[in-house]
Amino acid sequence: MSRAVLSLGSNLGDRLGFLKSVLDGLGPAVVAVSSVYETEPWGVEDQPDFLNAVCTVDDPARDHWAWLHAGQELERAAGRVRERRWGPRTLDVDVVTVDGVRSDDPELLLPHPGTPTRATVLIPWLEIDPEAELPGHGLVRDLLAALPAADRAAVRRRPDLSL
Ligand SMILES: Nc1ncnc2c1ncn2[C@@H]1O[C@H](COP(=O)(O)OP(=O)(O)OP(=O)(O)O)[C@@H](O)[C@H]1O
Ligand SMILES: Nc1nc2c(c(=O)[nH]1)N=C(CO)CN2
Repeated sequence: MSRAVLSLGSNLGDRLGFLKSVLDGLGPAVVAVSSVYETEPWGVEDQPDFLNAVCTVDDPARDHWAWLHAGQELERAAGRVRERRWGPRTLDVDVVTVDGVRSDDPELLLPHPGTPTRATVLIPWLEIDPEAELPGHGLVRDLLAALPAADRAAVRRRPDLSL
């Protein structure tokens, strides 16, 4: 069994459509999907707001590399081009965790090192798994509680949108 947590983001073009393309592409592997969140950009702040969501996926035939490659293939299909780090993109698929796998390969860092400080990942993940734990970092709810209130306030659920 290989269960992964994926973080999805889009801030260019048909944002909701690009997020949906991930769920369509992964099909029966999708186990749970969060609400859609409208989020203020972090990193590079001079860019449009993102839509973010998190999903969990499960497929005995896929290992952690296969989840990375599946995400990259979906990014390509969304017309993503290599741009500046943390800049705008049609679709970003990050592999947050895969079971308890730890990796320091720069092509696939696990758990994804940005996770502990990103409310854009922690809030949707907590929604679909209230007991979630980030390997090596503790409970997601505790990580989220440790973030500045402004980071949490910058992540707003969009009840009018769904995946
Ligand atoms: N856990 C991971 N999930 C997705 N990509 C990863 C992961 N670890 C390393 N990478 C590598 O990161 C590169 C893609 O980086 P990308 O341009 O998406 O970074 P970014 O989204 O701007 O920043 P960040 O990685 O901090 O979210 C790819 O080469 C990919 O191999
Ligand atoms: N709100 C928000 N900001 C970002 C995001 C993202 O997914 N959401 N992704 C980035 C590049 O990985 C850079 N900044």
